[in-house]
Amino acid sequence: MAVVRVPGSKSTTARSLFLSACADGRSTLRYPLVSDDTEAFAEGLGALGFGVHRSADEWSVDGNASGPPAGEADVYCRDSGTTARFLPALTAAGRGTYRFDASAQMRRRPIGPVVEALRALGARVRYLGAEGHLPIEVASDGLEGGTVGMDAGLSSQFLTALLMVGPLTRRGLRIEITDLVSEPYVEMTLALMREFGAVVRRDGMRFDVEPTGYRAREHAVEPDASTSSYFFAAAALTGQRVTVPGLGTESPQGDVQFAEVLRAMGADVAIGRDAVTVAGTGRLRGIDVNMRDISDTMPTLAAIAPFADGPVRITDVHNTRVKECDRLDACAENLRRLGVPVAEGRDWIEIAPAAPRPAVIACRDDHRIAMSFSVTAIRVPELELDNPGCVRKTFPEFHDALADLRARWGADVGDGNR
Ligand SMILES: O=C(O)C1=C[C@@H](OP(=O)(O)O)[C@@H](O)[C@H](O)C1
Ligand SMILES: C=C(OP(=O)(O)O)C(=O)O
Repeated sequence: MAVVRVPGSKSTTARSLFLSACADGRSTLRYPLVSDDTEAFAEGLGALGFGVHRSADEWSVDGNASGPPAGEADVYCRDSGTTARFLPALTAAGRGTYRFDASAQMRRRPIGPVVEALRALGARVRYLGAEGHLPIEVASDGLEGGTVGMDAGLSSQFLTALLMVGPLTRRGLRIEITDLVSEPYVEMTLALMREFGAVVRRDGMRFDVEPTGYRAREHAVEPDASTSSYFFAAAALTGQRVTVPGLGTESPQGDVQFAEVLRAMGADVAIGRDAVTVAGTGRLRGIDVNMRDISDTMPTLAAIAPFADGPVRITDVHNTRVKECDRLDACAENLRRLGVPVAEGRDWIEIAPAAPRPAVIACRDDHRIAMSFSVTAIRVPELELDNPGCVRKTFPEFHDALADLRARWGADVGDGNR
């Protein structure tokens, strides 16, 4: 049986780093994700004056309940959405002046709702470039708290940032939201906040956070479910079997549900307590699927869609247009390069069955485009990526891991579904 050891969840690593930094002592993360995004997060905390100690399988953080130890700092967020949305909120809970900047790619992505909410709570936040985007400067004397509204319809990370700062306010925080995407990530946030001692209640679109601060913890990071999607898709595509241990029914990661999408398309899927197994059956059916909750796996599905026996229609994924690239557009462009008929609208894409021809994939410096079309390449061996190295954002060893799995499956995977 092919078992793949998938590296740690980016999302729980980033949250655990944030919560550890705000806790009342030293916290330890076991098996954190080590990649460009989480290094940006850890280095950001270091720039803010927190003690971050890193060895291969364990990171620890010396928390400071009253905010960043440094009174002034410059933080470079690289390409990382979690760093760019979460850390400005953390600094608003402290006392000092902090500047945030990022790569050109991250500068293009929105942060406006976080800035507006922090301003409403009394932080002085200035745009140093374009309105609604990094770079920004945050100046604060701590946050009083109170009630604040937010639209999290473009990114749940705006809400996560604000929720996590709630326990650090003087009076507590009520957040009323008007829209929300990627909802499972918010449930993950609530679960981790509670694990670090926070008291937070959700009533539909309203969240109440008590001003408790956080307690230091030891947290074991589980494997990344979005990363696992490439191996699950590869198994479904080739008629092979793969097991990812460490993920299962108890996982706070919504992207585990990608396995259910593959089940609906005809794969044999077992989601146990401690492992997820996907076995291809030699058949992939077309599907019409709403991926609003699990949109990081939209490119994974788009990349295997041409091999289904009917159209694959993916809906309600408008927010994928403001990720590392415009992912709906990137998927459509690359599928067309492969000769696959595609239709695309504001928040949907439909892909027709086809026999893809070789082409160069334009990764647009997006790790998920690179990893997704690497799965397509199992069936289109001459397919090339223009920038294979961009996988470093979440999984620097991805190409070796996929090659290793293919070697264990044997030589016949190129034939795939019949
Ligand atoms: O909170 C998080 O850790 C994440 C939330 C999601 O973003 P959006 O809420 O912007 O969809 C997801 O795409 C991203 O990879 C990680
Ligand atoms: C959207 C993603 O990342 P970020 O955390 O930068 O938003 C992603 O990993 O697909």
